Amino acid sequence: MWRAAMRFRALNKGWPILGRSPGQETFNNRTKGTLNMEGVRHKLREIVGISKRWSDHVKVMEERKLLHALLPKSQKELPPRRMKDSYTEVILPLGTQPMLREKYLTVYNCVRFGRILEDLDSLGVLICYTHTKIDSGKMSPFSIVTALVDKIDLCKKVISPENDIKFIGHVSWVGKTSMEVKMQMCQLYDTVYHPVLNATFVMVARDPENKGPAFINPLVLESPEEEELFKQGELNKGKRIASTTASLLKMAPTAEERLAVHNMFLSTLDPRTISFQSRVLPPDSVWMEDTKLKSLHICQPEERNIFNRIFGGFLMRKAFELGWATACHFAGSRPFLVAVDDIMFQRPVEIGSLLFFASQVCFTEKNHIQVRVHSEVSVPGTKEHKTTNVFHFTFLVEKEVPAVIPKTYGDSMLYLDGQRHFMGTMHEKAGGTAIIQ
Ligand SMILES: CCCCCC(=O)SCCNC(=O)CCNC(=O)[C@H](O)C(C)(C)COP(=O)(O)OP(=O)(O)OC[C@H]1O[C@@H](n2cnc3c(N)ncnc32)[C@H](O)[C@@H]1OP(=O)(O)O
Repeated sequence: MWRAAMRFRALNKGWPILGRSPGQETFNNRTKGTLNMEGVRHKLREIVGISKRWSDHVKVMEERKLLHALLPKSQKELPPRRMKDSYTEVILPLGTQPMLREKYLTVYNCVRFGRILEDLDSLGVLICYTHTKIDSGKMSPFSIVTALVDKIDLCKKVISPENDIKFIGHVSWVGKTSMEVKMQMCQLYDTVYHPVLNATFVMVARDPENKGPAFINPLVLESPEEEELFKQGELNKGKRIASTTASLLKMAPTAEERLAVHNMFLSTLDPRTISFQSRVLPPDSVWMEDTKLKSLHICQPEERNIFNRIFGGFLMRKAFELGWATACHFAGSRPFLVAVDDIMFQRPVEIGSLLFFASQVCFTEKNHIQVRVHSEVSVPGTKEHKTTNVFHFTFLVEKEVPAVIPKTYGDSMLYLDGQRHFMGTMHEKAGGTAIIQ
């Protein structure tokens, strides 16, 4: 199965993969005994030993402290693992379980993408637990957290709620305490699974209390394809460092970007006055600040993840749905998601926090809309706010949309950041646009 999976990668222009090439992959010969999404969550609860009731969470965390003794002192102590050791397939049986379908349904009779984000997050974590599996026990000393959604690329317009879905994935690169996971989602049509999206996540291993880093098993490479995947993981790490260094939060925009911002500024000056203060909107445009939507969530115990914090997939679903609403409100029509990129989980969200989401359109081009969602938390009783995540979504609508114009220098930086994300996404998609709702 693994060799066929790697072969398919080549046919499919990159990872991830199906078990077999289209036409060979049939429903009946592959689903028997395969894990389903509910099974993934059950397995994660078993591996971590989650408290069934919130009132027990302190006691369970005390028990987890004992697992510190199982943590390796260095990476060398740990047995190397192969990519195929963490290879996991999971079925989401929407086609065969109509009641499950209800949870995934949108009013457009399509699959709710926010739910898929939750599923990808759970699967990514399980894959990492499989890679770091300790043979001696059921419970793992590691706390695996999502650090980054590097990219989710969509290659299908619509996800039907009436056909089974299959997720597959494995660890594709490891550092000392971090792992890159590649996943693919496919959907069953006429007995054949077709690719829907490719996703790359970075997960980090922490100690049993999620207080400090923990070493993970090295990866052993067994074929030129695996070496290529690993090399890609190294390149991705390098790109992340380069883009952090060149971030507009640290460095001035490039000369070309500065000129574009200045020209945009000049286009908003009122020609009837000799003033830098009186600003007017150029035709067919909207001030960026007028595209904002906000939401608030009180983080209740019910939404806790296995480490008693807010589940990363839940944050992504909330952010995605606000981002989608922002694009929908701005365009006045239904947006389709093209890509998700560079979601950084900067700090955990504690139960009890107030979680604020702020979303705005930060760049547009023809019928594309780039939306940025910023989330921050405050602990009730304090006024201090801390950023937890920044999310970037690219949407497509049927008709051309107005340009968005920054009014302040801060908005100009958001505009340039949005433009960089948009260009990056389009560059990678040069082979054609794929969309999903
Ligand atoms: C169903 C169960 C789901 C459970 C999953 C979740 O819901 S988790 C919930 C959502 N996620 C979270 O709450 C995580 C919040 N963020 C954090 O706690 C922290 O930012 C973090 C642990 C990810 C990173 O903290 P630090 O930067 O202090 O950690 P540290 O410097 O020790 O780095 C540890 C390793 O992570 C890598 N690393 C850190 N941030 C990274 C990033 N944005 N992108 C890629 N890699 C990153 C480093 O290179 C290093 O790898 P190497 O050591 O290999 O060089």
